[in-house]
Amino acid sequence: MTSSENESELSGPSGLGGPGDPVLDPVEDIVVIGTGFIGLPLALLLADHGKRVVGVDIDRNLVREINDGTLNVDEDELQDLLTTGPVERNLEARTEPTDGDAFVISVPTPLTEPNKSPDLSALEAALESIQPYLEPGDLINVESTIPPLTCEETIVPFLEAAGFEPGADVQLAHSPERILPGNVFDELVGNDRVIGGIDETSRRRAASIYEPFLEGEIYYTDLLSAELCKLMENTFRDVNVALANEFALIGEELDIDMSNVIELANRHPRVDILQPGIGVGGHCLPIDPWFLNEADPEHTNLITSARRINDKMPAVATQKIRRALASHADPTVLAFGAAYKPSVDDCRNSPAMQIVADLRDDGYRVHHYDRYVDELAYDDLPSVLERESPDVVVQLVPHERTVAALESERSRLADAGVDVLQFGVENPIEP
Ligand SMILES: NC(=O)c1ccc[n+]([C@@H]2O[C@H](COP(=O)([O-])OP(=O)(O)OC[C@H]3O[C@@H](n4cnc5c(N)ncnc54)[C@H](O)[C@@H]3O)[C@@H](O)[C@H]2O)c1
Ligand SMILES: CC(=O)N[C@@H]1[C@@H](OP(=O)(O)OP(=O)(O)OC[C@H]2O[C@@H](n3ccc(=O)[nH]c3=O)[C@H](O)[C@@H]2O)O[C@H](CO)[C@@H](O)[C@@H]1O
Repeated sequence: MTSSENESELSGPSGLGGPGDPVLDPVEDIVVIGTGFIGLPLALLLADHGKRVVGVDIDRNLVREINDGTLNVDEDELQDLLTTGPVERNLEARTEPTDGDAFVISVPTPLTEPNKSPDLSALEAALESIQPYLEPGDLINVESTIPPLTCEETIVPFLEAAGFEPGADVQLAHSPERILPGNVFDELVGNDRVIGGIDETSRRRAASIYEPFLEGEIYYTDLLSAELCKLMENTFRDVNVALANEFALIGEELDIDMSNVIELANRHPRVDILQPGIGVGGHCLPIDPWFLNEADPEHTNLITSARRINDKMPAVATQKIRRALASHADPTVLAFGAAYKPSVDDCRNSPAMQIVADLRDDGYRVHHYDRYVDELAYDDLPSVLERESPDVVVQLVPHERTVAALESERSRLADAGVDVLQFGVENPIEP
């Protein structure tokens, strides 16, 4: 936004209406629909700050875990929050919605495969589920990442069909979540927040959800700009990773290790090349750029090329591993790393998982471990080496402790004739 008219909107909220103003009363009873990776941290923070929160999820086990205070989460701060007095008093988890001042929607918005179209079925189901509880004066605030025009073309018509006039009697906002997996708590509190609204009241009331804990600034805009903003952030990241990966592929052709060259290029004051790796995984980057492609197939050539480059990187890594395995007869492979990046337990769209699956499809015997992933966890790396006696060790995800443990075994492995191949991108926020 560069116009002075828009710049005036780029400021923190200037306060809510007075106590007698029913429209601008801050929200106190908040219903969070979808208490997964995104919804739960918000629900916990709000409850900790004295809001009455109902977390709704169709996953009964998750609902039970939240109510029992026995969650299995990777973020220490959030685990700690779950059992604080205010959270125990103010947060209740349920499988069905209930009445509230505000409904925050944080359900999945994946792609349908193989055509890469947005799948809004969970969003639509969430809207259906809150309809019986919606009353004039309530706010719907969508945190899920959504394709451009979803508010205008899906949510507004839904509300109208339910007998509401969005903006006039039910408020509608979109405040996309931007937290970085692995650093959820700090980013939820510290990141700036973009709030798009159908009108000023919707924006201000949505802001009142975050104000109790937010240390970042709030920037107000319209619904479409908020939708696009989130998609452009992740597309920017994805395209930049693809550029780094393409540089790495050029390096292979020219037989030179590009990491040193990238480091040198980054000495330029206006160059900041990211790290090449085994591909781009996770719940967001492999998905969100396709939402832009769906909205405008004609003008997303760079974006879709980048996606395809990143998608082929696991196969490139697999090919390198195959070459190393070719010098061993009937090799045993020990692979460390399954998560989509260091410091997290999330294996969604994980390049490491794809590599292991492809090697197993080839017929290789692959033992797979990841210290963060429950079903693949191990106690200590030397005992795993002892137990599996591999011919080749492949580090697919550089979790800091895995890298350190492998380093201290390096000379012993070399003496035993074990090849060690290391892949993956370090995480700058690794604790
Ligand atoms: N994971 C991330 O890093 C991240 C970051 C920013 C934004 N987002 C976006 O946030 C949204 C949620 O992602 P997530 O990672 O929290 O997903 P998630 O799968 O971890 O959590 C979503 C939860 O919603 C529940 N759910 C599904 N349908 C429901 C319904 N109709 N009613 C109630 N609950 C329902 C699921 O059971 C699940 O527990 C997505 O749009 C995603 O793109 C994710
Ligand atoms: C714009 C932005 O920052 N958005 C973040 C992003 O979070 P993320 O965890 O998905 O992002 P990354 O850490 O970038 O990892 C993604 C994959 O890219 C690989 N990678 C990374 C850097 C690199 O130099 N080379 C690489 O190869 C890495 O290994 C991994 O597989 O989306 C969330 C959801 O919307 C956002 O909320 C969150 O703000």
